Amino acid sequence: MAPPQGSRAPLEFGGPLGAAALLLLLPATMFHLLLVARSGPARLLGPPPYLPGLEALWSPQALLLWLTWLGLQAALYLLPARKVAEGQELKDKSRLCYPINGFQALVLTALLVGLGTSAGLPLGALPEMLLPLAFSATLTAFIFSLFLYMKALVAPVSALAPGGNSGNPIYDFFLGRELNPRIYFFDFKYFCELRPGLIGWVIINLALLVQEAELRGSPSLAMWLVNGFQLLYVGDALWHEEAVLTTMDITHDGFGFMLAFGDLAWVPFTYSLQAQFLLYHPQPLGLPMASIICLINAIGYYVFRGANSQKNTFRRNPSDPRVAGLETISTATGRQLLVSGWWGIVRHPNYLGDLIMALAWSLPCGVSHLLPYFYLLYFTALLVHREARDERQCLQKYGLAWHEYCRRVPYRIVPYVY
Ligand SMILES: NC(=O)C1=CN([C@@H]2O[C@H](COP(=O)(O)OP(=O)(O)OC[C@H]3O[C@@H](n4cnc5c(N)ncnc54)[C@H](OP(=O)(O)O)[C@@H]3O)[C@@H](O)[C@H]2O)C=CC1
Ligand SMILES: CC(C)CCC[C@@H](C)[C@H]1CC=C2C3=C(CC[C@@]21C)[C@@]1(C)CC[C@H](O)C[C@@H]1CC3
Repeated sequence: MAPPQGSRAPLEFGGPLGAAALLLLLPATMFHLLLVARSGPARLLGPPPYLPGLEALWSPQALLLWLTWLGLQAALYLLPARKVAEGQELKDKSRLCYPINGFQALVLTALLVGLGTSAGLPLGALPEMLLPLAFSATLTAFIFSLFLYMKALVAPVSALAPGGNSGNPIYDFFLGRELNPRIYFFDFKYFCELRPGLIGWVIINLALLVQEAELRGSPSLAMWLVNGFQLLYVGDALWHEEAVLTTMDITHDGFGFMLAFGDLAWVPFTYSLQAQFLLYHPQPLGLPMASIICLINAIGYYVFRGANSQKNTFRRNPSDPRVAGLETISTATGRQLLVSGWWGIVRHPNYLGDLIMALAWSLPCGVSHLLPYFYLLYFTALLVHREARDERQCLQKYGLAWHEYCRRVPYRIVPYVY
């Protein structure tokens, strides 16, 4: 098949070989983490404690529960929204519309889960099902990505993403061919990025907290902190849902296995690793240390939210009094770049805040194991890679003005370090 466009787009993720390796490595890593979290030694770098047979992975009940979950989130997506936002301008100069009702979906899910548990739904039994649920999510991600790949075969050329159309089926399956695959108003990528995985993550955390309470009489302070911090993060993402419309995942990347698996399986089952670890490896945590950890999370959140809000406000309305006094650089595109405020400290202050929060999520798990720090390590690698991709795109968009910005703000994520 001749690549219809983007044949000159540089191959990412190590090209077809890298994509093939990641297709196997990502699910393998997720299952390794799930198995290790519940094993006694919880050694991140050792072999898995055992290799689960198909009977431990495959469960029709888990598949049914998973599909019901996806159905519920899809139904909540279709409910009337408080606002319908327009996305970025597309190649054909049109803009797509997106419902802004993610926070509403979170609240309604919480209400339904609350009602369900008071009616006898055994939420504390969920942790026992994590392995087959993760298997069902992985299976769904593979099948769904295949559907997306086929759907792109009949999509108009203008609907294809800049990357992901190399002509190599494995690479294109991994990266994703179509930019915004939808059926009528239902946008698959936007739906998956924020709903089933992110909300699923906090429900899994909550189930782990409930099971800890059932096992030990009450949830530990460490479990409360991890649940609270991550709920704040997910609530914040859904409250500021509109901001996701300007991320490279929505504006640049195709929707393929990487994002489908990332959104549906990787986020709920590996981002909940700290809570999983705590259930099987209780950690003592005193009030003084808990206060320090809360402070670290608060600082991280302050930087993350401050930086994201400053850029979003500036992009929406540069004359807004909150950002009008900031120094800027003009670019040939007519857009401006901030060079003071948060974006004058480093070129990705929001990543810095996100990383500080990631540290705060691991610290309640103590320092005896590396496993709870997996998220911090993976996330550092993800953000360093993402930052490099974003720089390439910004250099392409802004040319000389971007060089000037880099000269004025030399550090990428951590001041005086990187
Ligand atoms: N938990 C997780 O797994 C993940 C979390 N995240 C988080 O999601 C959030 C969004 O991240 P992401 O989409 O990567 O990128 P950003 O929100 O950092 O957006 C990057 C874009 O911002 C604009 N920009 C860059 N510099 C400036 C400047 N000086 N002034 C004005 N605009 C500028 C450019 O776009 P333009 O000029 O076109 O507006 C650039 O492409 C972050 O907080 C990140 O930490 C991201 C990935 C994974
Ligand atoms: C499976 C791979 C290793 C990579 C998968 C990457 C995805 C998990 C992430 C790509 C961009 C993401 C964003 C978020 C969650 C993780 C994924 C989907 C947020 C929604 C997290 C909350 C923030 O406030 C906004 C983020 C946007 C990008």
